[in-house]
Amino acid sequence: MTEVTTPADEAPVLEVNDLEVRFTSGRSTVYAVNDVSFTMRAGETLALVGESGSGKSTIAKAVVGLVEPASGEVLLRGEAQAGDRVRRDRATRGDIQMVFQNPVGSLNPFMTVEANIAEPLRNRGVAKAERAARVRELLTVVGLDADTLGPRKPGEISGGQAQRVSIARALASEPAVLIADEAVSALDVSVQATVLNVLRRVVDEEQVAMLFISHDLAVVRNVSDTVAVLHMGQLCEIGPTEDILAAPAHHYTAALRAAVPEPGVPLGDPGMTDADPPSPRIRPTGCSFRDRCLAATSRCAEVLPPLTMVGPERAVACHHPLDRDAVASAIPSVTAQGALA
Ligand SMILES: Nc1ncnc2c1ncn2[C@@H]1O[C@H](COP(=O)(O)OP(=O)(O)OP(=O)(O)O)[C@@H](O)[C@H]1O
Repeated sequence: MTEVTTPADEAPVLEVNDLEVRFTSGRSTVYAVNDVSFTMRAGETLALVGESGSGKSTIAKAVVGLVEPASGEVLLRGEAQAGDRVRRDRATRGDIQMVFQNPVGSLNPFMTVEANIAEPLRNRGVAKAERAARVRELLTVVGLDADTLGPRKPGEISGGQAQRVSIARALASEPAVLIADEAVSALDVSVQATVLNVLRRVVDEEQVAMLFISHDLAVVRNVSDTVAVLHMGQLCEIGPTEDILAAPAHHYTAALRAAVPEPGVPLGDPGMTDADPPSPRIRPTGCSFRDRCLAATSRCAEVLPPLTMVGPERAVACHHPLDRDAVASAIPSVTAQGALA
């Protein structure tokens, strides 16, 4: 399949190649992730976007080793992460860290903020004096005051502060890859912006590769370099965030894009039928979006559209991709250069 890589020259930190994940119980199988590939480099953020059930969290779980792929591979710094799960978990425990939707729930409520952040340092054998200094440093990285917040318990700080503590705790392991799974979805919009800023800074300063999972294309705009759009476990479209938001090539991306609020611009036509997505229990044939797509033809039901390059860094899996110029001119907030207003 077509390999889309980001422009930097360095070797990828994480490669996901032809990943397939299924959940089987009895005679029923859920086809959760179908032939998904992407590459991530240090200091870059890739956003996985799609509705509930599109397979985003399952990809994250396959990357950290919590689910075993049916086929395909996950490479961390070029090394396969397959095989013995226990061994793999141990090898990647520090290298890949996750930040979840519910920050308070992912911290130990009985330990202070400082102790929560210090725990992974202690597990890595960092000496006590050094630990204290590093905890202060990490709190500063996420923009929190060590003196006032360090001694508090997670229940005594706000949701946004707790999420920043979770990020600091994740960074304590010096991960190569940070997975943020709906990490700002539960926060107020004003707090979301602060946490997104922290994440952006962390990616840049600590040079981690961030896999940012969100159902919301509007959130992704502010944080990711690359967007990968998923529909029912299939990769619809992947490429630079700005280009994709300015002119989606896949009809599903265009539908998600139409729902992104723009100041002073009414929401666009949803651009898709109101048919339900297909059952994830049926082995996919053709394009998974076809029943919801206004441009679908019989070919879309018969032949799975291959992921095909449509620009130097862009690929789309669609037999009838949108004309990029036409889409750009149809979105009023997009300037002639394709930059978002
Ligand atoms: N442990 C499991 N057993 C059976 N099916 C599962 C399991 N985990 C996920 N699924 C199914 O796999 C598909 C993908 O789910 P996944 O949670 O990865 O989607 P998602 O895009 O992350 O959705 P959400 O935003 O709701 O978390 C769904 O059909 C889901 O019901």
